[in-house]
Amino acid sequence: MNESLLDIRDLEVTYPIKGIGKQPFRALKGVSLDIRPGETVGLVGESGSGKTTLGRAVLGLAPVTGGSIRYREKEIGNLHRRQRRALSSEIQVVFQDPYSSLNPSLTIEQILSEPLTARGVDGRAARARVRELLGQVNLPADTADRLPREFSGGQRQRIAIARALALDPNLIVCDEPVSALDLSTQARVLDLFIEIQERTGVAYLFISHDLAVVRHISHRVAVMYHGEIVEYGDGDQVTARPEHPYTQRLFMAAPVPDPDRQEQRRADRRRLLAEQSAADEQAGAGLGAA
Ligand SMILES: Nc1ncnc2c1ncn2[C@@H]1O[C@H](COP(=O)(O)OP(=O)(O)OP(=O)(O)O)[C@@H](O)[C@H]1O
Repeated sequence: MNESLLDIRDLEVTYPIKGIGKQPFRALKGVSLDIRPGETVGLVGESGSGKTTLGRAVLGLAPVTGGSIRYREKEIGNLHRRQRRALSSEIQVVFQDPYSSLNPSLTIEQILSEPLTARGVDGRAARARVRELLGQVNLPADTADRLPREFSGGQRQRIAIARALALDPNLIVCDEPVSALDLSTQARVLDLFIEIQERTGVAYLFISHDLAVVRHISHRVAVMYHGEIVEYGDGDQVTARPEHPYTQRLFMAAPVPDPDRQEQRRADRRRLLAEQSAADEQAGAGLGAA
């Protein structure tokens, strides 16, 4: 059973450009892409190709001018603010810059409990959940009493991931979440994303300009070029045997870190996804019989 969690069809985003005689800018031109539950779709492409715009459209932050974005079969492309807020427990985001994404004047406890208390979780349950979230991102419980400035970039990104996980979302838009980190920290944070996915079944739309990162984490890869998706498919297929000339150029120069380990990882994740689909199918059959 490969039902989509997110189904984007013929999406258009056009930015209005201020100034007399200025033409609006068509940043996305008929983009189609789907994400299944528990899957990572990597989105690559050069600077300005429209990756962030696509992520922002999914988050309700870009002017959708055509096409559709369906989440669990419900249109979410142009929701009102209140309807959009209701979706925040389902779709979350981790941004690139761990230095500006956390409010510097709040403790980590306050940052992580904010989304919980906004949903009516009482103080005691929120405190317990904060400890649980810190454990999930491998940070000690005493992290809760401290301020963001006391943490490194990698630790701040773990805190941002914990905040995204607070409401148990089904999908996280990750916009270049490791590109501000040094290489060894990148690897640890990427592994954390994978571990969390295996444990919770969350799906990622994982935006990155870094092909090695996208290869490492994605089940499927979409390649953007001038506001269009020029190639989309199985991660191994797209990265090892790209068909579009732009993708071939893009991938030609990129290094492949430890391919055996990569392959093992992908095989493990494919198996997990297959098991999960089989379990879902069984649950569906059970419901049908009830
Ligand atoms: N608010 C805006 N108003 C007008 N044009 C915009 C706006 N935001 C983005 N653009 C334009 O849309 C195009 C796509 O931008 P976007 O940020 O989505 O690309 P990207 O692939 O994420 O690039 P990068 O990797 O550099 O972040 C660019 O030409 C950009 O200048």
